Amino acid sequence: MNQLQQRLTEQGDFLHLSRTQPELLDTPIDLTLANGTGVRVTAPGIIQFSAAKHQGKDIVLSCGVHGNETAPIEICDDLVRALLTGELETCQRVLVLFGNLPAMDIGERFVEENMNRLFSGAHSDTPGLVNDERRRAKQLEQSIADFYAQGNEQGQNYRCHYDLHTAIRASKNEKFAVYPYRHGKPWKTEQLQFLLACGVNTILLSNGPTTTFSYYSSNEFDADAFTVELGKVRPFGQNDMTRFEKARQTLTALVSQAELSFPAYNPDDFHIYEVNQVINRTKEDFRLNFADDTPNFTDYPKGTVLAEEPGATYVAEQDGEAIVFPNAKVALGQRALLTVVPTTI
Ligand SMILES: O=C(O)CCC(=O)N[C@@H](CCC(=O)O)C(=O)O
Ligand SMILES: [Zn+2]
Repeated sequence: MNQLQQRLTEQGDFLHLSRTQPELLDTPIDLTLANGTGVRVTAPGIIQFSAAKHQGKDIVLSCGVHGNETAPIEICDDLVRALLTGELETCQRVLVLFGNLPAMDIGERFVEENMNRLFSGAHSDTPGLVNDERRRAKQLEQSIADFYAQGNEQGQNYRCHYDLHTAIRASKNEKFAVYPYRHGKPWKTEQLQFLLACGVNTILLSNGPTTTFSYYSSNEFDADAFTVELGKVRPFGQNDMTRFEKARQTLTALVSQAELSFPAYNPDDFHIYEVNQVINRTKEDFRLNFADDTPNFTDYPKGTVLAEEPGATYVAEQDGEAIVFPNAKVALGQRALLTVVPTTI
């Protein structure tokens, strides 16, 4: 083992190294831990673990696709440290992705462009690979494609991808997940049970394809994939990590146990919503018609004006239609607001 490999396995500070000395990780690293786990670093922020005795799951965990969403970054950092130092042993193949390292350094959602609108090839749409976020989105896509392809060589493995985020604003339902559009395939209740074990009891069913990271893995690799929102954006070190203990424990169990078992699905345990409207900002002068501190999942009576821009007024189409992810400052053409309505599956 060289000095760098020794440092990684003794201190486990992969994220710190990725952020402070990324050049050290530009050359791929392959090593085997004392417990037999294979470790492969292919780039800063991209690390893979392969159990000596693999139990058939190819698991992708991503965080920091938005640089200021720190709680999931801290969870993944701790998980990677535990795996590298041998404190925790995986029995699966696990790929951990720390998405936007430069945005973490400036404590912002992104540097030039929202990376979570750049997947499924959108990174290369006009004007092409012109900034770091576009190039990184392409690299992250490729790392998942390679990871799943390598898994395939060892037999058809089960695939999942949990892309961990936090929401910009407070939420009536603190933890929730976006279930990417499945093109008519059934929503999986056993996946909802996994999310419930993570402390996530609110699910948004998407109504169409998107350029998000979770949709990419779901659509291209048939992975069980979700965008998981674990609370609210806060600076590093300012998260109350006790609020994420269930997520931490369940993700740890996912990588370290051959099988997880959960109680049977009970609809009463969940708030399930389907997307009713995707409202894009098309004009500079786009305005939300509610206060900046209105929490996600606040609902309105039919006819309430939710947002306006020259030439368009967006209203609640149904009683009880609720707002999610409102953001009047998104780039033109991007989603400024989702509206959702309760549903069942
Ligand atoms: O709170 C917000 O406004 C944004 C939080 C966030 O980053 N959410 C994801 C959701 C992705 C999805 O719809 O699957 C995003 O906006 O990228
Ligand atoms: Zn996010």
